[in-house]
Amino acid sequence: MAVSIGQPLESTIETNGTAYSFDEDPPDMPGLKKSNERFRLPHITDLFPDIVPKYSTFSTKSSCLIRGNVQGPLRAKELGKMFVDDRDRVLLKVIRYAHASSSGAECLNDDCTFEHWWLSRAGPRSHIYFEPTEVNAAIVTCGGLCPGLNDVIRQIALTLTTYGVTDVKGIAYGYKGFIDEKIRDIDLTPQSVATIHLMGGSILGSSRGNSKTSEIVDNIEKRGTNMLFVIGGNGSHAGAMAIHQECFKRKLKVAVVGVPKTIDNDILLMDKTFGFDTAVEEAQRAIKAAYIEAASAYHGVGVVKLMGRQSGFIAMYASLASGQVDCCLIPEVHFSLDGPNGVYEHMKTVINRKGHCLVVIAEGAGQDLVAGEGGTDASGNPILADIGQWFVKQAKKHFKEVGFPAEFKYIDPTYMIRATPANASDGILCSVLGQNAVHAAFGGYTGVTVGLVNTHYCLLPIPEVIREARNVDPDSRMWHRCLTSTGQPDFSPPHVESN
Ligand SMILES: Nc1ncnc2c1ncn2[C@@H]1O[C@H](COP(=O)(O)OP(=O)(O)O)[C@@H](O)[C@H]1O
Ligand SMILES: O=P(O)(O)OC[C@H]1O[C@](O)(COP(=O)(O)O)[C@@H](O)[C@@H]1O
Ligand SMILES: [Mg+2]
Repeated sequence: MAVSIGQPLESTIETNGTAYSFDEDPPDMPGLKKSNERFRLPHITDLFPDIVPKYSTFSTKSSCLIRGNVQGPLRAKELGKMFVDDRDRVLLKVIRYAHASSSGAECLNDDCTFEHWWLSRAGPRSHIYFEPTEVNAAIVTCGGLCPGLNDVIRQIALTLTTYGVTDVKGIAYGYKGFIDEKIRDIDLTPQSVATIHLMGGSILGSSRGNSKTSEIVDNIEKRGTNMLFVIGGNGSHAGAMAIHQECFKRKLKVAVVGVPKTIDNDILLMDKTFGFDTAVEEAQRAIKAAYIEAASAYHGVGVVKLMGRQSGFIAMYASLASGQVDCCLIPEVHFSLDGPNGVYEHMKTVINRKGHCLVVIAEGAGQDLVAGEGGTDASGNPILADIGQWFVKQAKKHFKEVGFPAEFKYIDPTYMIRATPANASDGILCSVLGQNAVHAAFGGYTGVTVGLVNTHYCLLPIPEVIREARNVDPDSRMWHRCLTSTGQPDFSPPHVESN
């Protein structure tokens, strides 16, 4: 039997994102059944089926906490549209490509049959699975810094308070803070977090490595933590998932919720992650300085290195935003320096035309050309060779050898960019993600993360967003737009047919 959407709030207590019971997809929601399988959200009731949720203590209509059962069915009408229904869905993809050869098309067949993928909507639920006074919440930030970390910490702490939680701890220095007894927790109160978003970095500190799941969960058990918020990238989310699974194995009622942090924007399925916009904006200062230096020198060449270990989103968007960049090099697109279609030739053409040239290079670009440092960092991420310095050295040498005068100015603003506070648009993103993380935990979800998908905030199962790193698609419209802006040719080495 198909269940229609739009039942009144008080009619049933729907949970777990799988609350539709049907033999076939509802007529207006093709693909719902397979979406519910692929994007199924783990829920506390998977482990404790007998938990009876209570009416939410969260309200935007009351300035004081709503306690106990006051907010019963009688008030449902009054509270009106304040809550998100567990069955609300957001479409993952919205473009119907006519053919697989359409720019950016990802298709299963030549006709590009449209696939409906429905995601669960994030937001406050009418029923909660934790008694706020019994919540012992912990927040941890892991991996590299990113603009907006403090905004997310702050908003998680404030939203927990809104529900009536009084015990909120910050775990210092990433997962290490769970394991190293010498590292002290940080009390998070509305007062202590009030102005932290005005600063860059993370007031909790961060780290790589040290993520032994069993030891972390031992510590979670010891402290009695029952809500854990992990603000981090793909590595941290893999850790969060492992913690969630271990908690389930030990039959612990713990909600583990992630908030994706990646300045590189390399998390799948999301429009963008927080800190990315700020990075693109902050990169403009370096690009502008490099442009002014280059334009003020005879045959000046400005080179700016930007972050992006495997994904060139910052370099691509920063180049596009600047409009002054003549050459953008990213990890996803191989390039050769020499030859008629090489980078050097393009630089010379630009210099001959304009008198100067501006190159933006992502840190992960051209790693096949430069002898790598090799090895991995404490988290297992590859340690990259410094492509920026290497590129400048090689280019200087080349221009000297061919007798083409050029004056190089190199800027590496990477850590300055990472340490800045979030801009206004990231500030909003951080706040909404932080709030939604708390709503997810109170709604009983665990092993999930929050993200902006097609401009709507969604809950996603963690494994779906960290299956692989999100990369710039060289066939995408955005990369083509970047190329249109820089005017650079296809630098790929010529394809050699093998016999
Ligand atoms: N596959 C994994 N399983 C469990 N923990 C992981 C995994 N990968 C990384 N981690 C841990 O997550 C934390 C952050 O990872 P890292 O890769 O440094 O940053 P990010 O989360 O930004 O990708 C580190 O403490 C690391 O040990
Ligand atoms: O110097 P660190 O801390 O290793 O950070 C460098 C790395 O951090 C990043 O900015 C982000 O990486 P993570 O998301 O894994 O933290 C990468 O672009 C860069 O390679
Ligand atoms: Mg990472």
